[in-house]
Amino acid sequence: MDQENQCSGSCDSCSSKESCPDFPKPTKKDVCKVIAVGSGKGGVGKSSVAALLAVALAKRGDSVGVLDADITGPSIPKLFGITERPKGDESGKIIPPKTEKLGISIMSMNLLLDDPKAPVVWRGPLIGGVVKQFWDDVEWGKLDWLVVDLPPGTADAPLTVMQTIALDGMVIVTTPQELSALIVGKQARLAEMMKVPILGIVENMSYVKCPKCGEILNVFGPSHSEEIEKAFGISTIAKIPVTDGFAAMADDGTIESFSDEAVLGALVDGIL
Ligand SMILES: Nc1ncnc2c1ncn2[C@@H]1O[C@H](COP(=O)(O)OP(=O)(O)OP(=O)(O)O)[C@@H](O)[C@H]1O
Repeated sequence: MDQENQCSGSCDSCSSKESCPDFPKPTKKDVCKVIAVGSGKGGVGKSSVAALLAVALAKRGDSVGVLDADITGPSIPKLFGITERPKGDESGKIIPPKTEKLGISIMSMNLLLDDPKAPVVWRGPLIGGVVKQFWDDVEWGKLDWLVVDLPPGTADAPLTVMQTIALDGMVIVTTPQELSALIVGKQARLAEMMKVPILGIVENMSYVKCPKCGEILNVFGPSHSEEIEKAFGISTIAKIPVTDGFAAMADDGTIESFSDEAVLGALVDGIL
């Protein structure tokens, strides 16, 4: 429906207010900024970048939470090595577990499943319901930042999340071979439709640095970041190299040990 053309100006009586970008979403007085991390396509490292952004912010002493809104493909708990189930308090609120090292609060569908390896085969409305619960019913406490790991793509699932949570900004993750104008353009259009400011692009797996001679190898092709900046006015926040030991860190749940301070610093600077 073309909401803009049919808008009577009265939200109270409107049956499509929940999906309308102009309808104010609930804000949380205790959560200062909510930043979404999205990607036009799966497998580009979106969850890894969301986790690194949370690590970078927590390392500067900020209080941080991660809401894993990738309901059907949740990978945030694994990256942080969290298996503990969230607890409930006496008022019925859900208390998210915190990471051991930096005390980052984590909420994910994977922490609620009896079998975390079982697939979640849900459609939009159910996914929307869970995300709403993660937003409304989780006692996040006082947070400087809530990082939201969006579902990949530009279809129903990320749209549902963006309709449910009041986002202050979005970071787009891509890789050199995925960084086509088409994919970034779609993501930019989605953010624009939902009136969410785009903070910038993170080009993941951008290059490989030879550990012996330091030569930079563009194994996934040349960067397209300048082209994207010209076409859409979206700047590149950080270029993250293919990092030796990254998969092991993700498998062991030790992403908090990521120590490339240049990358962490660039991620923080990009959203401040
Ligand atoms: N910079 C990097 N260097 C090396 N490996 C990486 C890097 N970034 C991500 N990876 C690896 O790439 C794989 C995909 O990463 P990740 O799960 O974060 O992607 P995703 O975009 O969130 O995927 P999905 O769309 O399935 O949720 C993982 O095995 C991860 O460890």
